[in-house]
Amino acid sequence: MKAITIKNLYFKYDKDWILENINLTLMDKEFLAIIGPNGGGKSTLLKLILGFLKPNRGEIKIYGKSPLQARHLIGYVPQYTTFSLDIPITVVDIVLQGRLKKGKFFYSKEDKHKALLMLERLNIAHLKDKKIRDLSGGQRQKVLIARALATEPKILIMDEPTSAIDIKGQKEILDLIESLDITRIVVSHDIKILFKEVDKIAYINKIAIIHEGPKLNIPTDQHFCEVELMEFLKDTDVGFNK
Ligand SMILES: Nc1ncnc2c1ncn2[C@@H]1O[C@H](COP(=O)(O)OP(=O)(O)OP(=O)(O)O)[C@@H](O)[C@H]1O
Repeated sequence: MKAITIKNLYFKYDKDWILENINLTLMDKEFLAIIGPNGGGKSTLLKLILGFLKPNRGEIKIYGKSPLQARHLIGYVPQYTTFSLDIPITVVDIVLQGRLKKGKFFYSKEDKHKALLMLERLNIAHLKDKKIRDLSGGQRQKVLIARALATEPKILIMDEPTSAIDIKGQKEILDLIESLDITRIVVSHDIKILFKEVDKIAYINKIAIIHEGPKLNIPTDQHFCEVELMEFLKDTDVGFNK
């Protein structure tokens, strides 16, 4: 079953195209890694998939629906913490927010159980009663991931989930994402993500280069930068868009 189909997508904020002729298909339960340089359009593409922005041309379908109709199917972890740190809200309360649906104002016992389960999965159950403002950046990031997973989404979308996290935490997060049995999209500058079992790689820099199929044999050399990676993908790609 197709989870996401993007066809001939073009987008601009002002007069210049930010994304040009993007074509991408993601099947149910596949794991897509989106990489590319700063300003390349990665976050913009996520916002289009989430229905926060509308394409100028082309279309996006999510399980056959428009992004707005499919919004409830997606758990989203933004690049930056979006809640105010002045509010003395606890970790478990943040995760419980993920259990609230339209027209529902109270949590059941099951909601609380699921929220605690998510905290355990992310190894942060011991922080459940802490105020969110008293956590480190990495711990806050894990709480946001737990909240997104608590919605039991069909698709999990994460923008730079490991950027504020130490090496041990990064491994935990990437291992967790790898183990999830749902459709996943992760934007990352961290090439380590490509050592995970990703099904597809999209290199986005206005246009998209999509790699799928055999796992890339990526050099572990730390100087292997994104531009070199793009060249590497061009040689092995299946869908160079331009
Ligand atoms: N709201 C906006 N209005 C106008 N231009 C914008 C807006 N948001 C982003 N841009 C521009 O669109 C381009 C793509 O930005 P985007 O945030 O999608 O890139 P990115 O690949 O996610 O970058 P990064 O890796 O730095 O997060 C950039 O040139 C950026 O300046």
